[in-house]
Amino acid sequence: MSFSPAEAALINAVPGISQRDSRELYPQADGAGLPVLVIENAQGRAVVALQGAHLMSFVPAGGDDLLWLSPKLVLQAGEAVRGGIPLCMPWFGAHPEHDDLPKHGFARNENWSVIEAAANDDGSTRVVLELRDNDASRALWPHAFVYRLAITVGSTLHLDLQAQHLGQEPQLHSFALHTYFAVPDVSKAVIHGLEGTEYIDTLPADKPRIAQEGELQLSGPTDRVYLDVPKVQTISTGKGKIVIESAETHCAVVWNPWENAARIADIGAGNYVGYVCVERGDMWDYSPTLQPGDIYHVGMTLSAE
Ligand SMILES: O=P(O)(O)OC[C@H]1O[C@@H](O)[C@H](O)[C@@H](O)[C@@H]1O
Repeated sequence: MSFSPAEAALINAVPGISQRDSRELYPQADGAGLPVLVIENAQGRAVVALQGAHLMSFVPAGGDDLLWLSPKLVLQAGEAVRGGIPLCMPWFGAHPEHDDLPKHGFARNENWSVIEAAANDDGSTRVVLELRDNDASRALWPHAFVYRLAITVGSTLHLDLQAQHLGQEPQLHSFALHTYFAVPDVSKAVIHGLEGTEYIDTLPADKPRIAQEGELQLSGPTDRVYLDVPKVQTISTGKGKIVIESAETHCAVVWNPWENAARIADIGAGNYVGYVCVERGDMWDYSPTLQPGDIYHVGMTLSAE
């Protein structure tokens, strides 16, 4: 799969956007590679794979990459990319009824299309990608939909996700912008903005609900769904500060498998140290049921301070 002539025309009309093969940018990755877009202007630079509308890198001008990509990266059609920002939809985690369906939905494994590209007056660059139901999606999940992700690259990275349910019946959904943030050492990173909120600890079988006391610093395998969280979280990485802002989403998943990463082939032993996932979205208690025609519409902005 590559860029269509219509996509190429949209991309080529905007300075600073280029179509590339991931093998040029990530020669160390395993796999046959994926088509990617590089979006670059004076304020920042991002890399997006068409598969999954998957942000793989965001570097504000003069700064470091906010996103982590696994040193054991595999870039292969149909396989989820380990790192960056996978979009988990139309369900997060295991499917609520059919555990044979792919974890975290199918949107991250499918090719999205470029439908808009523009240079904004403020110097930022906007690209919109779209995924519609197709034979492969309907084989897994027999519902019509149109998903759009608008990506604005400037001194901040802004994502605007719209998911319209076009099926005939109300349908339960869940969503996550599953961001892997790059940190020098996860055990030293401090997450603010979850203090006092309730979380579900999804590791024990009984999934206890616990109130978060104070800021969060991970010290072992962690997989938690924080509920009803404030708009902003920050990560003091040890090198700087990352700000995550999402007014519309209700939840934040914090995940790092710690030494269990040795059992995840595309992370590998020891590599868990380089990232922490803080995933804004709507799942568990906040899983939305969309009526026919409803649009789930959320935004998230990432910046460095
Ligand atoms: O390996 P995957 O499918 O990308 O999932 C990674 C992790 O994603 C997190 O969002 C989940 O809370 C974890 O339970 C899961 O292990």
